Amino acid sequence: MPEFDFRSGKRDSRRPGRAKTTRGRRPANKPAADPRAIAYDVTSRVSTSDSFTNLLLPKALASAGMDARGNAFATELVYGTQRWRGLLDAVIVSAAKRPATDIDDTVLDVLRIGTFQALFMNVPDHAVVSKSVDLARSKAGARSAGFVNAVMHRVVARSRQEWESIVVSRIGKGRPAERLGVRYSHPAWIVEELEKAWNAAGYAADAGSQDVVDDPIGAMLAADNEAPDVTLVARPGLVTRDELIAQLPDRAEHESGRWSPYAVRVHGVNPERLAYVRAGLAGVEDEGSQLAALALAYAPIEGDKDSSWLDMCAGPGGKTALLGSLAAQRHAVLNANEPSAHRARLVRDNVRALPDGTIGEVWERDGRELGAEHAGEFDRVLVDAPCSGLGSLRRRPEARWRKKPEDITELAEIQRALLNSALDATRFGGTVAYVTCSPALAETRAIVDAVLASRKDAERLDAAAVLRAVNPAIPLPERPGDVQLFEHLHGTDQMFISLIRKH
Ligand SMILES: C[S@@+](CC[C@H](N)C(=O)[O-])C[C@H]1O[C@@H](n2cnc3c(N)ncnc32)[C@H](O)[C@@H]1O
Repeated sequence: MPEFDFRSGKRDSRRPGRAKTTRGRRPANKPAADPRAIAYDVTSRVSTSDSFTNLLLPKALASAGMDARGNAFATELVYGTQRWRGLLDAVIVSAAKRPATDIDDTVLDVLRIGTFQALFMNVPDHAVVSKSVDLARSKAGARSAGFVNAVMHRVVARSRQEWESIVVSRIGKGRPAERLGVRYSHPAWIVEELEKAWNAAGYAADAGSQDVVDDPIGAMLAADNEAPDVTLVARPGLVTRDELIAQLPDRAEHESGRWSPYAVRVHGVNPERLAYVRAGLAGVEDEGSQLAALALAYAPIEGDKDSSWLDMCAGPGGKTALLGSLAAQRHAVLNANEPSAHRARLVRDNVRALPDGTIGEVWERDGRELGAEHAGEFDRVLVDAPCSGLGSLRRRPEARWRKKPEDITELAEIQRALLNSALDATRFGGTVAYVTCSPALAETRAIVDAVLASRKDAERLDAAAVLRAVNPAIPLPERPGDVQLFEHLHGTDQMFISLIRKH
């Protein structure tokens, strides 16, 4: 069976018999899978159910048995179509001259996949149109073909830049969040939340690259549309960064992390294949998460005792493992807590390589109860609170379309209660780190402000100064206090880090 040529959309008869699967040869009697059809199937399931792209796609690719090019094409198509759905839909509505709600769901997904190829991928126009029509016929029936043909012909007639200006100019100048939302494919309410977080974060007007300085919100939204690097952590005392780098495959591109002394950024490497990762001496961990763990480990505490640490919301245990390796170097014991049994198992697995005695207990409790039960016991406590996850949209391409404004307020009560419980569990002079993977003010600063206003035994520390001491090159706010990391400034997930001392 000839191999599939995704650029022309035809079987390539010049290369017979080269259709290898990633796990071996495709059976001779099985036709080559069409990456567009795979992309459609995954996109449509993600659109119509709660499924996640990163779980569905690998399974779909494994059963399709395409070659590496087919897999790469389908992957780019699926992730790109999810990320850029907002802009794609605006273009489709304009080209179809009817609202998206008047277009059948199946046809809309076919048009999204076609429009992404037309505007973002190097696929010839004729292939985009004809393959979209074929896909429409096979998924939505012959009657949809004429409509898809007409819409796709209009879409390919203009460049992405032309379409961007057309669809943005249709939104009034008085609605800037909506205009940015269409241009960068984000819901307008998320644009507003991110903008408020940036304005409150306290960075100097000249922080970052020229792109960031000229247009911080545009740069921030654009960063959400980029696939993140894979970042590894070489857990201190277990393996060095050089040893980890030496284990990377010969041609693997890599660089030392920008901010954390334990980070290595890698490209084209499957971390699960690295022996140090399999053995738990290293792990996959974004640099923002590494900095959150380091902020707690290096926060000032009063008094000599520094032997008892707690990770209150630990699952799946990435920060637990880094904190644990730092605790081991100081002969401190780290207890962890995670109420979900499955995630608690992941915590135990993540810390398996730490020296005996480093991890005290892994409790499966509601963290809100630990403050009363372990009052004044711990020197350092991490609250990596459950949150909306608005700070890691780049990792889950469908997430921005599923989230709702109430997601950033509905956890406020539990976030406040967890922080209060953590402070109760901390000894006088000890320090709590309140961390979220969201920059939304309602679940970051507002939580810390509310808790500090409600008790007399806690004060905000200068988290920026602590991180400056970890690495003076980290861009940090000009004013003392909490640190909000940003993808477009730091290349990390958008972690919020506040340090609070009990006194
Ligand atoms: C942001 S995640 C923590 C990520 C983790 N620290 C890491 O780095 O791998 C938040 C965790 O809080 C847990 N959680 C939810 N409600 C909780 C509660 N009442 N008490 C303690 N943990 C809770 C969730 O199950 C989830 O695993």
